[in-house]
Amino acid sequence: MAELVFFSGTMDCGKSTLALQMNHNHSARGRQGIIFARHDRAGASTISSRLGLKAEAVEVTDGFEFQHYVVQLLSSGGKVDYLICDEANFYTAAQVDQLARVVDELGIDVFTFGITTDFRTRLFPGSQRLLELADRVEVLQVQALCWCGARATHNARTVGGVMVVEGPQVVVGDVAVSPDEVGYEVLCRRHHRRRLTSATARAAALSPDVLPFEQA
Ligand SMILES: Nc1ncnc2c1ncn2[C@@H]1O[C@H](COP(=O)(O)OP(=O)(O)O)[C@@H](O)[C@H]1O
Ligand SMILES: Cc1cn([C@H]2C[C@H](O)[C@@H](COP(=O)(O)O)O2)c(=O)[nH]c1=O
Repeated sequence: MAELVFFSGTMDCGKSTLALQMNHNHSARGRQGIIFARHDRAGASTISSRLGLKAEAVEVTDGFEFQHYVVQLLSSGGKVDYLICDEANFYTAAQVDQLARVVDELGIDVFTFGITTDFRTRLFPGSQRLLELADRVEVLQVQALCWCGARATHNARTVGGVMVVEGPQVVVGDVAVSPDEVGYEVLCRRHHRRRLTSATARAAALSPDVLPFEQA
């Protein structure tokens, strides 16, 4: 039976790598798939992983209709066994509904990949709908780590290494950027709540405030 699966995790936990690996394994067995992406860091119509893998993808825009796209392909004689949908957090709720219909009405497997929450710990609309509709939600096995060594569960947005909590939900970016750029850092919940990034933790450790008092 076809399935709608949501592979979820923080940024930088290997989602796009897994998406490309799954595409490779399925196509190696003669299955026909289509890759979709939205706002990939490497540019439009691309899926890219930090391990260097990259592939062409169909860019999902706001008005894009999955069911319509797949039905058109099938009616012109194409074969579609599965869809790989990366950066699915950026899809609209309506597009996730369309993906569920592709599974149920067309019997096509849909594998989606994305982060669940934004820099303010709020669900992205696409991720919320996937959590509501998916047959399975899979948390990736490779754990991204907070600077303290604990499992990273949340995504922080940083400016100059300092965590920010204001701004638009969508700002395409990466982890490990230069200090003057807007970037992201994955943190454990404890440090996300305290807004303690690796840079601010390092600065606090070096600050004279935290040195012991000299006894009189
Ligand atoms: N130089 C490297 N050597 C080994 N693994 C790496 C290297 N750079 C990145 N990775 C792996 O790639 C993962 C990020 O993969 P990616 O698919 O780009 O993540 P996501 O799509 O979840 O943001 C990292 O968690 C790490 O495991
Ligand atoms: C937390 C958060 C992230 N983003 C952006 C930043 C990246 O471009 C993508 C996530 O990509 P990845 O392959 O999972 O690393 O999402 C955003 O726009 N808003 C946010 O709050």
